[in-house]
Amino acid sequence: MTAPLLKASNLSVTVNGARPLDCANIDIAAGEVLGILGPNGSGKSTCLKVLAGVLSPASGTIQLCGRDWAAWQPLERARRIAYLPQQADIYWDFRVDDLLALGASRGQRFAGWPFTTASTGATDVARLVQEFELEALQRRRFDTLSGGEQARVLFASAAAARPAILLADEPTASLDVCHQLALMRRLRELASDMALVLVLHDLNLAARFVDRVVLFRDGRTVLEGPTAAVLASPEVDRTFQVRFQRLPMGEQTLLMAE
Ligand SMILES: Nc1ncnc2c1ncn2[C@@H]1O[C@H](COP(=O)(O)OP(=O)(O)OP(=O)(O)O)[C@@H](O)[C@H]1O
Repeated sequence: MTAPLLKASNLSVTVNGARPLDCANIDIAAGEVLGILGPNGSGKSTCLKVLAGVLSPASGTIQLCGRDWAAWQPLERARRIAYLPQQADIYWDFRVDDLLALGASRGQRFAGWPFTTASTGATDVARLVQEFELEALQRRRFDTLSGGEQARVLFASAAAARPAILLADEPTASLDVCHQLALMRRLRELASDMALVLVLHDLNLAARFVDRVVLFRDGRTVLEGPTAAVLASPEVDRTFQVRFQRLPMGEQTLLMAE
């Protein structure tokens, strides 16, 4: 089995007297798409913030590429991990192509990054525009875009850095069904050279596109394993406090809440 790129054990977080994360375990291997599922308030975003280095855990250990978290310079860690939060505010007057160039420039400092110019060139941005199907938006100011358009641009900007690990918190939340599918297909392609950790609420998108799932409840990881096995478990019904019907559909099983 491939050694994990990132391995977090027994993570706990305390904020303002609350304990949003209480003994969470998560590991991610190269080339893997990992889904984090769980009800509202179960600690998914908090876990992602810890893995992104935005929050410090009160206890627990994290290893990145086999090295202890504390042994990494924060900047070196940040260059390997891109984080797309649930809500991202852009306060400056950026255009879409500026944001793509910014995202790509983060990755240029990596050894092995395919861009070789000192700054991101127009060709590189053009390639990103094409890759993420942003032709219609590329010269628009970010603050004039719709919520779903903004989400697509922010995702492309995070992925443009070609990090070793991309953490994305509900990347499909504001997308219509067509763009949800396009994004998930793109994510699968990106997994050929990066690991992806996605917080998702749509269990059927997880069933279709995610390799492995970690199920959160009350700040803890209650179940982990291959997606089909986790979604087949009655623990999912207990966790969401819903009874699911499981309907075979081709090679997949769809979950429908009763
Ligand atoms: N800074 C904070 N102060 C107090 N409570 C917090 C803080 N941050 C998070 N919490 C609480 O911790 C719990 C977990 O929050 P978190 O955002 O991780 O949940 P989540 O699983 O991502 O939820 P959702 O699906 O609604 O996005 C919630 O009950 C939240 O209210």
